[in-house]
Amino acid sequence: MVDRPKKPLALATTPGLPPQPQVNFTHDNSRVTASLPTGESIEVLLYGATVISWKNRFGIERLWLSDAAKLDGSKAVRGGIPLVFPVFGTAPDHAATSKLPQHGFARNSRWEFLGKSSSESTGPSDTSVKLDFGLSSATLDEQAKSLWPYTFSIIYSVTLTPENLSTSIVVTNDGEQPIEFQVLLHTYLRIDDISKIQVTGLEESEYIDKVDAASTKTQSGAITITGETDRVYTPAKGPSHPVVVSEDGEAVYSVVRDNLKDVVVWNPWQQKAESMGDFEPKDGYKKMICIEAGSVRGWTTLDPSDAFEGAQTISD
Ligand SMILES: O=P(O)(O)OC[C@H]1O[C@@H](O)[C@H](O)[C@@H](O)[C@@H]1O
Repeated sequence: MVDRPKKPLALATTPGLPPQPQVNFTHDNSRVTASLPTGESIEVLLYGATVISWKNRFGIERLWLSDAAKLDGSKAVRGGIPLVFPVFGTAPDHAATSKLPQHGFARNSRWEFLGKSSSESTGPSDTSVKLDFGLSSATLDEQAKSLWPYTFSIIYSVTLTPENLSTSIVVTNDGEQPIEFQVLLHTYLRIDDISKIQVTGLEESEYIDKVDAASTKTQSGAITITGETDRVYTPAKGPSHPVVVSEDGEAVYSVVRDNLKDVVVWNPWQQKAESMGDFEPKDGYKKMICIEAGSVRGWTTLDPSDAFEGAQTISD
């Protein structure tokens, strides 16, 4: 049993004004952090708008982050929640994205911090905070722009409440030609022991097995991980039906999607972890599972002036 933090739940008060929710917040040139009066916290790098930490009220980290992850903008972050956009993997046959690097440019771009908003309904025990980040064709670096010359803007919002973490993306086509894209919230969940994990909520769902010649299969029963796993599920049940990660029979995470039709389940296992220079410790694959909500089978078409919104909410 972990002790609750011994933090006083102090409220900022100004005579005549109702108490304000107290969110601790920092913002510098490279990252934004926020913590709630109840103790939960998040940390987001401007590089990739990558959420690199989500701690619960006991200070326990919920996301897996490699010890060798580059946090200096030299490489996409190995861990946390990298954002995959506008292509999942590589797409040599899709003219519009064929020149882009694996998983697109969003995770390798520097995002702007647009601001924070906090709210509470009944008191400090339900204070939440939302951090907004922006990337657009106006702020994208020249190299990415030359590979993907569309006019677009994205707002990515990271919302922390005492109960959960939500990340949502709104992509707007500001140009005059349709945009085709894929998007994925590549969440690395921290677990204790991969051999005790079961993933439910994807029963009877069709999936593409990327480690078996991209063959199409149907999931029977709960998913267990016993080797390299790289699957793109199209869940048989709707997005609000949670995908649940249980450890030793106890539910540890529940992921609910909004307008994101696919779920990737990924664990590199031993050999692939060995081959990744930024994956440390090498047996770290036992401590993580990626449950990635997205829209990656086929392409989402966005007509001029249209916007696409997709989100996930992870409860622990
Ligand atoms: O090494 P990267 O580019 O971060 O990708 C990690 C993994 O990301 C997953 O989403 C893909 O399904 C895998 O095929 C891929 O290996």
